[in-house]
Amino acid sequence: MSPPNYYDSYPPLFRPNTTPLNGQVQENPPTPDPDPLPVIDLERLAHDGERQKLAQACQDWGIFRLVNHGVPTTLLAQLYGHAKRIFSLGFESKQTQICGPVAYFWGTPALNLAGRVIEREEGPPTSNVKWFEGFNVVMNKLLEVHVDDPLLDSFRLLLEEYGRHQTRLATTIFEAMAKDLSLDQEQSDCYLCPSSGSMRVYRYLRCPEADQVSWGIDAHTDSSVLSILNHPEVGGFQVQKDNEWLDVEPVPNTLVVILGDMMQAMSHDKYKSVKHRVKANKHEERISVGYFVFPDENGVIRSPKYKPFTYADFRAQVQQDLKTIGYKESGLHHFKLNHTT
Ligand SMILES: O=C(O)CCC(=O)C(=O)O
Ligand SMILES: [Fe+2]
Repeated sequence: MSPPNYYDSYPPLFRPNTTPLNGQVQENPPTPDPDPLPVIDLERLAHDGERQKLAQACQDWGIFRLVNHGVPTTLLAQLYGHAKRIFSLGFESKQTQICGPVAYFWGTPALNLAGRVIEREEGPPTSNVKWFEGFNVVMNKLLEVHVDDPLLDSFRLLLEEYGRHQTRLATTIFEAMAKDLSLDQEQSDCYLCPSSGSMRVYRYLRCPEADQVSWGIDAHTDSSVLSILNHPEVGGFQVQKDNEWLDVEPVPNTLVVILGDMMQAMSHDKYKSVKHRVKANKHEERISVGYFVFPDENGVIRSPKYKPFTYADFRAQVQQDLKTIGYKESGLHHFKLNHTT
């Protein structure tokens, strides 16, 4: 199943000239200190005290750890086991065999709705390539297809099951936020659209130039309402807090919930869409799974801080930025009232 040379599974641009490591890790980095991220207990979210904690975390941090989330550890183990096996297939097979609702991509996180890379107007990037590959997963299409390859087909079913848990979590967390923000039912229904959910499974590749390249993924905010990240083994994820970057280390049995740009706009800037990034790593590969949920495409987001806009308007703007300037930090400034540029 694995290619004969371990690095044949890497996109050719990222293959080292040196002897392959055959999957072995060279050195272990030192064990980091625990970080101060707020922790929210999903099972207690019906209680006022926990909801207040959640509201505070959304205002002060825009990110928190989630415990007692109810995603079975066996499901996570199977999902990661399958992801590792599929990532270790030869690069060419990944490019040709993985398509449909699970699409293969590498080198850039800038993808369109169908999971295809958004090319810059001036042509494909040469110097700004990111050291990762991944699968973009359109969740509501996962059950419509059958894949002949048994490994890919069981990966599809695991993603579907994992995705259902993520939808449950996002809906429960959003309900608690909506209560804190006094959103009415009509707003809540259009501000969180569970069928918009998508997932990304990333493998950050060993990067021999990690000292110079630095970022597996550049600093950005997510366009989503909520994103839920699982990175069980290898650190490298950082968030910005009070203009400083903090390491967010993997903690067993926890998920990391990130507030996106849409959540910030819906909360009239009371909540924060948090900036985050991933460091490149010389020694270890890092696998992560992100789930992203968005508002209804055409529902209007209204706030005294912003011009009325739909998520479709926002996405078009972000895609335009990606084509012209090549990156997205946050697209919200385009819609902000009293915006002068
Ligand atoms: O892989 C990660 O840990 C983060 C990925 C991320 O920030 C994103 O896909 O927006
Ligand atoms: Fe992100």
